[in-house]
Amino acid sequence: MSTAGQVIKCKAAVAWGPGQPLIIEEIEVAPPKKGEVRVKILATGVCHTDAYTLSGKDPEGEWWPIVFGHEGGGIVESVGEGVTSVQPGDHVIPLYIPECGQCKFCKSGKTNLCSIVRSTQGRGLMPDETTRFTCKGQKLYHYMGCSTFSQYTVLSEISVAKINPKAPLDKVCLLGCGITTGYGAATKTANVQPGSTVAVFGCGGVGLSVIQGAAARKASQIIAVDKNPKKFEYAKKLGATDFVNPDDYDKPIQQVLIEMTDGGLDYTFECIGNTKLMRAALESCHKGWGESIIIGVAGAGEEISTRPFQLVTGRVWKGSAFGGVKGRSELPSLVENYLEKKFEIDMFATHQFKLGDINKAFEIMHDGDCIRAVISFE
Ligand SMILES: NC(=O)c1ccc[n+]([C@@H]2O[C@H](COP(=O)([O-])OP(=O)(O)OC[C@H]3O[C@@H](n4cnc5c(N)ncnc54)[C@H](O)[C@@H]3O)[C@@H](O)[C@H]2O)c1
Ligand SMILES: N[C@@H](CCC(=O)N[C@@H](CSCO)C(=O)NCC(=O)O)C(=O)O
Repeated sequence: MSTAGQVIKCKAAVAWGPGQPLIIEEIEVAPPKKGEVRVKILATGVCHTDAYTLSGKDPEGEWWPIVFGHEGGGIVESVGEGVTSVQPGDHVIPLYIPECGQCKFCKSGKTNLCSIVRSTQGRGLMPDETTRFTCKGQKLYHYMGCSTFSQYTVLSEISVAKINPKAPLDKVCLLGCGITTGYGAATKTANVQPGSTVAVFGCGGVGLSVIQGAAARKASQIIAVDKNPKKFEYAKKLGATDFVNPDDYDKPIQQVLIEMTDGGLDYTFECIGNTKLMRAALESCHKGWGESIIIGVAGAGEEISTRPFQLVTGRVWKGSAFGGVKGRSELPSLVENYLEKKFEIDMFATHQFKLGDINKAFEIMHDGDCIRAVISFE
């Protein structure tokens, strides 16, 4: 029987307040309004950014109770008025950076940061300033326009990428954030050139994906930097050539890397969210041309600094959100590359849990053994 137009009752992991464990609740999900779609989520990754906002460190994360999750895969259940680009049954990946194709940002050709829905999304609301979730008579906020820790969620039409239904959603859901972010940061934001040298600070899901991107671009030297040596096995499989544990040295890591690379690297990437390492990554760059890309998310109130002379002498500091990737137009081809075995995803999905064990997924993520935990709903 069709559920279109009806309120759906389903399970979701609800965060009632900062620092509290998620509680599995029965929630109500309203039908999609004009320009919106309701999606049945089949799988979702758990990202460090979910944990970061849950911890209370996100300056934008003041909206409680909330349904987290932004690395999901699902099937369109119903669509609201005026929706033409997807229909019930389509397989989709939710996008925390939408792509309207019409706004100043989308038309610029310079960025993936679509401006439509961003202001309400940053306040946990749908574009009409309301939410589609309730629990025990209370409204629940949305997270990053996605809220994939729910069996059903509502998104803007421009916040879903339609993908090949042959792709396993419990794997390609990871393209909703970490893997695309790292790969895109290397191949789009930095546009790593063949024969160049690269250092990647932090070899979690994001850093490993930078390595995959740098290897695809035929970088000649890819240095994996991590305090956890277990990450080096994954880094090697994805194409890293050198491995550096900062704890093995009694000098600053930038000095170690500069000495290893005849004066510094062509590209460095910070994939941790540590402002001291953002500085170290910049200062590891080669004088005159080295570029450092910040990907890691730092806590509220934290700031970056360096001697301005580092920039005066030609190093470039950049940032990257979702790897500079335009989700609706570019994610489908990453899915095809995965299906054609040209692109690695499976290795990243190291742990699997059911929704009821989602707090274990958060715990294991902090252990350091996990690249990505994938939650399934069935
Ligand atoms: N900009 C974006 O669009 C975007 C997207 C996704 C994630 N992120 C952010 O990227 C960062 C990385 O995400 P992730 O999922 O890969 O995280 P992760 O925790 O899995 O990986 C971080 C890695 O850094 C290592 N590390 C920690 N401290 C270190 C230190 N002092 N020296 C060396 N290594 C150290 C850890 O051992 C780990 O392997 C997070 O801050 C996340 O919030 C940003
Ligand atoms: N809201 C925080 C920053 C959080 C942040 O940097 N988010 C990244 C995505 S992390 C995905 O796991 C991002 O790209 N944001 C772009 C956007 O949200 O438009 C803060 O206010 O500091």
